[in-house]
Amino acid sequence: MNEPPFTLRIHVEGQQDMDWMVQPEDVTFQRTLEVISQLLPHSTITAFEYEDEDNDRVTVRGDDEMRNMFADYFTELSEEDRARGMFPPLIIYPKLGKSSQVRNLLGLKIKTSKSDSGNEQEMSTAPPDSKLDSSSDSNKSIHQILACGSMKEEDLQYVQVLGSGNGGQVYKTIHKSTKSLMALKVIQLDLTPLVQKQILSEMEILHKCNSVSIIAFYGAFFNENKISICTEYMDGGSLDRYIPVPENVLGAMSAHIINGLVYMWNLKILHRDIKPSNILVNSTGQVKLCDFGVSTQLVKSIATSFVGTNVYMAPERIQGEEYNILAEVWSLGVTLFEISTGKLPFSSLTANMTPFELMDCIIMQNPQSLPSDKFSPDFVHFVNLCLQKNLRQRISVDRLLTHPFVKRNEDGNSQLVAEYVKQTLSQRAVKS
Ligand SMILES: Nc1ncnc2c1ncn2[C@@H]1O[C@H](COP(=O)(O)OP(=O)(O)OP(=O)(O)O)[C@@H](O)[C@H]1O
Repeated sequence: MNEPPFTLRIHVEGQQDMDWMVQPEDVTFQRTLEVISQLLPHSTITAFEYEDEDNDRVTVRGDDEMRNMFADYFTELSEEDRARGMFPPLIIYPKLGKSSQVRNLLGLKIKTSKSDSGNEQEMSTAPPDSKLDSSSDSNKSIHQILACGSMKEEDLQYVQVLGSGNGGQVYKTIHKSTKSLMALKVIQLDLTPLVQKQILSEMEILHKCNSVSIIAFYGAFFNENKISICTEYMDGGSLDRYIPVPENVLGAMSAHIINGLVYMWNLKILHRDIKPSNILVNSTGQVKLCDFGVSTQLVKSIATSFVGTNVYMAPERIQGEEYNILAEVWSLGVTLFEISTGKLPFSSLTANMTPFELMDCIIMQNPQSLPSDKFSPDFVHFVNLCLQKNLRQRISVDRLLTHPFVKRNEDGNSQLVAEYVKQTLSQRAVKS
């Protein structure tokens, strides 16, 4: 079939949807049931349903029916969405099998245990732990806290400053009751309570993002004139501190970066600030994107306080055109160029340029290619395609996923990344 990856959205009545990025030709019916069982650990699931073009429910009980479901999905996609590489989530509805548990009319299990209030649904409203490779107890308890929506300053103990950026500081913290490490970004912003509320509500969507390539979001709160955003902690920090990264390692990292971006693009969420400092790594070889600009209001509030064109912005964005995925592809190209060479792809760029000169440089200049004597032809070609000023020539999401540089690295070799991160961290420790 060779169709691009897209999101399967698992919908269970009364629970938060779980999004799962799948590659249609790789995912099996059995694997899908396993993922569903993470959401419904106490139920026996043997089938699920989806809605066809007439909104009739069609049951899927095996691999053949699953292939038909994918075929239906791709047939129904509009040409426009396909051309833009936008794939809306395909919603599936697990069919709950019968068990000895007491059930209500909706087929949901009813608590019958001691602490029971009588008619409470047993299914938790906590966001599902869909980090497919992380089912630790600490993760579960973190999600339970989130379900209460009660992340507060007093829950966290500050350990150290991890870094600071435009307008904020990031701290390593310990979540007291679960003893989990978390990162807390604190930004000072003078906003009305109404705007604060709007920001928090816009950030809610992050609870629905479940991808191993996206930093987990644990919650956000305002305290006086500061917003605190609590996320997963990554012990390797951000990629700007690793520059230059050898091509083989960066190739493996790119698989995770692209996976994260495509996951969010499929949810119609744009990052808006792709750059090395927004890509985090850890010593288990995971690579994750952070700082998605999901809250328009927050992006606006930060932008009015800390103005700036940054060197990763696409020329068309600087010129005020509509911001879209292709602008993100450009930023990805600048990011990969910088991480691999330690330089930016604009020859006349200097550190002391005014914002106007910087804008002029990005708009007027043709970006350089990676040196062909230092990097593989595939990598040079891929970055060149990301850095096409002409939007028609810039690589589309479809072509991006099938490009030889991406294909060659698609397993994301976590072991290689882990070794590299650990080695770099220990070299840093020796130096300091
Ligand atoms: N979840 C995290 N885990 C570990 N380190 C982090 C985490 N989030 C951020 N950091 C570290 O904190 C630094 C500062 O992050 P911050 O997002 O404030 O700024 P930035 O991305 O460098 O710049 P800007 O504010 O322009 O986006 C990062 O460069 C990174 O090294």
